[in-house]
Amino acid sequence: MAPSLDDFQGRHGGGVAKRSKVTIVGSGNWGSVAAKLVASNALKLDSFHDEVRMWVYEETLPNGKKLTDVINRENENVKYLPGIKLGKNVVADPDLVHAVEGADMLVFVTPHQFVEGICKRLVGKLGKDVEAISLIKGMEVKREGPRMISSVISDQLGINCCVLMGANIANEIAEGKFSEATVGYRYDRAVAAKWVQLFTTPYFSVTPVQDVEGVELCGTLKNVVAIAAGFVDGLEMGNNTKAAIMRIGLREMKRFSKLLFPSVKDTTFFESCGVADLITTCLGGRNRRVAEAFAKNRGERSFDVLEAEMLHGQKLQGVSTASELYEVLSDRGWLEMFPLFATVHEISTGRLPPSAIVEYDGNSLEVA
Ligand SMILES: NC(=O)c1ccc[n+]([C@@H]2O[C@H](COP(=O)([O-])OP(=O)(O)OC[C@H]3O[C@@H](n4cnc5c(N)ncnc54)[C@H](O)[C@@H]3O)[C@@H](O)[C@H]2O)c1
Ligand SMILES: O=P(O)(O)OC[C@H](O)CO
Repeated sequence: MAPSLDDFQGRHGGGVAKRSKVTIVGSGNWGSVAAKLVASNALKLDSFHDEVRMWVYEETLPNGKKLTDVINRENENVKYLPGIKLGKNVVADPDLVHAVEGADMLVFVTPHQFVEGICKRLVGKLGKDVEAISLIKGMEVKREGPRMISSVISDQLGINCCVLMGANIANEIAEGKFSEATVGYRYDRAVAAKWVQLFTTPYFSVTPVQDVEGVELCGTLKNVVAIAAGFVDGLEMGNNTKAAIMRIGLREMKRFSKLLFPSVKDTTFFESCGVADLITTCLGGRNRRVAEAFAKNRGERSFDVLEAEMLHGQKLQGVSTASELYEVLSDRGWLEMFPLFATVHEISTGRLPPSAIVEYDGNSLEVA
């Protein structure tokens, strides 16, 4: 059943719900676009406060000015999203705890490696009944095993956390080009509907599905396939090979997701978070682009060096996710079942040449 109009308006039991205050935790390329989407709706809709705070990991720009001051003066994130106005109601704040003060809805959107540290700083600082959503594509792996980022947020902060993933190259959405996205929720349809309402615009179409893990694993694992697609492009192997890599990658994504969480639904892979994100990432994402350069250099320049040179502060998620995934596959004795995922890690770390992307221990990548 689709969320009702009452869900969208935040009206329950006849009364009009209070206006929710939204804070964006993160201000990179996607974080800034998320702030722009949310800010445009916050101004239009009665269910949200006009002001949207955005926590900025403070840095000093080459001209000696603080990034936060420049964002607030020019209404533009000149480092991570140059040329795009965010909306006058976006207020950048370098103080994490101050930025979340009084917030009812938190949008987490930082590179995944920083989430645990951010959550540690937020313990005991949030109001009760705060709702969160994670736009972060990645996972955490510890000795106890893998944990999705939405669970890190939920467990550390004791709050519910939905996810929003999809075929969402940030710069395209910033220019108002039509895209779709998927909100994954666990139990509460009304909460999912409120997130859908907050993000939906005429050029950003959001669909809720009751499958947090499936949606989040799609967003996380496609970054590893994107690295493989970049290797193929760097070696100029052509479109058929790239399509094969995407097909095999999608199959490994589905197999891994269902092994880890048997509740993951087949249908989730046909949502924007699944096959559509895989396609856009393998065509136009940063992971693909940097992996292409890596393969062109025959692996002689490391991903760290290329990331710094090519992305100017933006972060890749695919290489670290491949490493985290490899740890899980080794621990569980699953390496043979995921030749593509395993090979991406072995190439990224220099153990295999980029050309190994279409081989696995001398065998075909295909595993039935
Ligand atoms: N950019 C996209 O097109 C896009 C689209 C969809 C999802 N995502 C996902 O969104 C998440 C965030 O990516 P992004 O594109 O907004 O970021 P980004 O890669 O553009 O920027 C990196 C961010 O990390 C911050 N940072 C650097 N060091 C830090 C530290 N020690 N602690 C905290 N923050 C630090 C920087 O200030 C910057 O805001 C990722 O999981 C990514 O996969 C990105
Ligand atoms: O640029 P990438 O490779 O980080 O991918 C961006 C988004 O995840 C695409 O949906």
